[in-house]
Amino acid sequence: MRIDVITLFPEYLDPLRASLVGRAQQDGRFALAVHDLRQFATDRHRTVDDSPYGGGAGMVMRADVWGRALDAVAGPDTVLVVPTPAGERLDQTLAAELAGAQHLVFACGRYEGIDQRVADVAAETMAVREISIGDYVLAGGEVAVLVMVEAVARLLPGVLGNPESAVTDSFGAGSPGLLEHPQYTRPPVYRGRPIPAVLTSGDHAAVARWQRDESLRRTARRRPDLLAVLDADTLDEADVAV
Ligand SMILES: COc1cccc(COC(=O)c2cn[nH]c2)c1
Repeated sequence: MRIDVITLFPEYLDPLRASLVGRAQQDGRFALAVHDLRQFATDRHRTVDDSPYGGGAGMVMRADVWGRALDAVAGPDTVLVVPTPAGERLDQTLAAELAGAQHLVFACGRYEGIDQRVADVAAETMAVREISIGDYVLAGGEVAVLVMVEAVARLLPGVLGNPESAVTDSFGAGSPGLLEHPQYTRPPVYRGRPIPAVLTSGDHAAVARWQRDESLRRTARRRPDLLAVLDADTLDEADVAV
């Protein structure tokens, strides 16, 4: 997979050179290139934005500048991802879909956004996904790109030390719609608190039942909206009153 990011602040993407994502690049799991949008501005002042038609506060990023940037970076096999509060919601399913792409180009919007004709023209030749990472407004798309690249990269073959965790995580493929149960490790007692006895009972069936019950209990308490989509027999399997 190749990932290109176009941004006014290339240094914002430096964290992608660290840790799991950085190592995945070094291991050749994917290639990452970051491009400065301003290099595609042609006037003397390197203008990338202008006032919005229809009035309103703030500035909008110019289509002609973005058009030149995408001409240079994107092609017919590209999935163009535009992080925006107005996008479809990112979830683990969408992350997995993006992880299957050959080429992702992330367009980092700033100000009030990008002239809509950029996405409309791009959609004539490539897949375009306007994606939100949550219902709040950031100053620009860069942080959302860090989130999406990490969510995608950890799903690429060979990136996770333990591929199993991509399945058992909250929202992982293995337990759609349930939050992950609480986790414990040594020391056995921490500030007077032991761990749940079942976890050292050696009774694997009891452990599995405890884990599922804790997942259901936690989901019911924190994300009742997720329970609504669980089918009846999943709930029936539980030993807890949900
Ligand atoms: C492209 O247009 C805009 C306009 C305004 C801000 C941004 C940056 O993205 C976000 O703020 C965001 C993404 N998911 N949740 C919030 C992009």
